[in-house]
Amino acid sequence: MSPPVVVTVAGTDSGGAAGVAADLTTFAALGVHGACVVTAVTAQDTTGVRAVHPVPLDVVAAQLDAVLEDLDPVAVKTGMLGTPETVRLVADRCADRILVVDPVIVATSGAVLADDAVVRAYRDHLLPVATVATPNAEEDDRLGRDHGATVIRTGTGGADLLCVPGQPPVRLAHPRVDTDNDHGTGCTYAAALAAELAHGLALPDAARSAASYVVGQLRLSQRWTLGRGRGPVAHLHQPKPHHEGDSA
Ligand SMILES: Nc1ncnc2c1ncn2[C@@H]1O[C@H](COP(=O)(O)OP(=O)(O)OP(=O)(O)O)[C@@H](O)[C@H]1O
Ligand SMILES: Cc1ncc(CO)c(N)n1
Repeated sequence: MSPPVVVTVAGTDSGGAAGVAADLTTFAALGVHGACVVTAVTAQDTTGVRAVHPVPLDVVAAQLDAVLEDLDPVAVKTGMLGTPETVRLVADRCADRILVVDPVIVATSGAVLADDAVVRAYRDHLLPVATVATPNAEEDDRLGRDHGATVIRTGTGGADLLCVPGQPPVRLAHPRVDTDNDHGTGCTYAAALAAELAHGLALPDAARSAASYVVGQLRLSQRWTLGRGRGPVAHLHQPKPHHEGDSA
């Protein structure tokens, strides 16, 4: 049987921690076929973002149309979209699919990846058609809740908060990993959530499974010493016999 198809609409991270790299490896790990629509190229490493190059809107639209028309993805996951026009494009094209919106506004390093116009476009166009959004606390506060979407407010203290409009919030607790290697956790979490929803899990179960996946990956990379800043969360890392001599 063929795997479900999930497409990520996101930016690249040259350091290989966040964005498209995190999404595609997470999709592969969780048994869905991953397609990718690149919205921006970032010059980025573990210490920060040096430059952002948005992909022209018509090129983003051409990638998205190709994937939607040929592969018919059951779910769409958005990461860094970069411009208000790209936010609107995704809202217009993807409203009828499972739509996981990770509103990327600030990177783990503190770099600003979306301006006020992008934030407004999220509020006015994309969040109202999202299945679920996964802002961190800062992004959630920036976006407010007038958009009406179901939100999982992610936290780094070992719990996330599932907020369905009109219902009391549900605390989703999970173990906390003490680590500096957390670059890419937000992308990995939202990609895992999209994969689990694509497999047919209901939202709270998909959210628990996604958090448990991230915790497992954070444990794998807990003692890595890659880069000089906040190192990458592990993607698909399984020690192979011929790599046993690698430093831990
Ligand atoms: N140290 C940690 N231990 C356990 N879980 C963590 C830790 N840090 C983050 N998480 C979990 O990872 C998921 C993503 O949350 P996080 O707050 O890192 O997203 P984010 O701020 O959007 O990340 P990014 O800016 O890297 O995209 C959540 O489920 C959160 O609880
Ligand atoms: C490309 C990209 N997407 C998302 C994030 C969020 O951490 C990042 N740092 N870079």
